[in-house]
Amino acid sequence: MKITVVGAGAVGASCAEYIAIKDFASEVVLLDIKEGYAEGKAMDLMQTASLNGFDTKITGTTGDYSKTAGSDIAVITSGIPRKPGMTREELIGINAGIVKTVSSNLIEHSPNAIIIVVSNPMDTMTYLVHKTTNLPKNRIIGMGGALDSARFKYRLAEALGAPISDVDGMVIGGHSDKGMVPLTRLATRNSVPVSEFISEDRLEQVAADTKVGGATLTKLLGTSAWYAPGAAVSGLVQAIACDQKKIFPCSTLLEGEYGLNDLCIGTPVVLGRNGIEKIVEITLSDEEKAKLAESAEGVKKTNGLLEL
Ligand SMILES: NC(=O)C1=CN([C@@H]2O[C@H](COP(=O)(O)OP(=O)(O)OC[C@H]3O[C@@H](n4cnc5c(N)ncnc54)[C@H](O)[C@@H]3O)[C@@H](O)[C@H]2O)C=CC1
Ligand SMILES: O=C([O-])CC(=O)C(=O)O
Repeated sequence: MKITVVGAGAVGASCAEYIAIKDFASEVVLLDIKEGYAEGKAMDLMQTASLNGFDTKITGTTGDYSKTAGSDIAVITSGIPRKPGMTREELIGINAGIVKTVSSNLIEHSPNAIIIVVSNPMDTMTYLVHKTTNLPKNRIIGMGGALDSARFKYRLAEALGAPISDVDGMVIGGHSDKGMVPLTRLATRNSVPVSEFISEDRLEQVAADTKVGGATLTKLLGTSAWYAPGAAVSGLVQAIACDQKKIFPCSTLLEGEYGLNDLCIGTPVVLGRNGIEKIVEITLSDEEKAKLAESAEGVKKTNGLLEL
């Protein structure tokens, strides 16, 4: 299993590290445009192999896509991250051009690859890859919901005073400060609805904190987060590589599902060796449906800024 990660920055390197530590891939290629950067990150990571006990071979290249040839999965993390006070949507001007070029180069050398889009604004970048490549929709996956759900579980565990392993929950909708839809109604502690343990007001606070999870970290760090994003991408990559058939919320092209069309937005999907093997349509309450529709409007507005 060969995996390419484009962008050897904070998220790309973290993602490569988690993939290697989980030890399910034979090869990870890091590619960046900054001279020597990907080679350096790859060498540094390889020097953790004997310490962390993995056999995945990590190599780096400065812009040479021939080194990525024959990749089974390719992750796009190239592009600029936001600074405190910015929205993800403000990154579109620079990142759209980068994502378009990178996806085209990737496909030229790895025509069968499954593409995972991470660069922000992620839902719109995922849509851009759909619009500018001829790949079938199961092979273009946007990563956002897996990360947002991990943050939701962190906040739920905090509110419940429970271990995170006891908590389950999912965030659907757009990967944006306003557009995320944390499904508090369906969140559970060891299969018991969380509303049995905490008040509606506290749950609303959990949802609000989840939605600004990325902005909160950006304010603290001066740039956006990388550990949880890298771990979330590695989870998606592993589900595909190991044909796990796990459900993750991912940004996917909708064609009527949830009453939505012609956009990529986060919904639960089954991930396996063919990428998105099924879009799972769960029954939403009227309130959740309205929130998802509003989120979709926001994503469409950002999509409208693309020069297609
Ligand atoms: N979807 C999600 O949940 C998340 C998305 N992100 C997004 O991921 C992106 C990367 O974030 P970081 O890794 O923190 O940024 P970073 O600045 O640390 O790394 C980005 C890397 O991309 C490289 N790059 C730029 N143009 C390139 C090109 N044309 N080809 C190859 N490499 C190129 C840069 O040289 C840099 O090393 C940002 O757009 C950020 O907003 C970050 C976290 C979570
Ligand atoms: O907040 C950001 O800009 C980066 C990101 O998407 C996240 O960490 O959720």
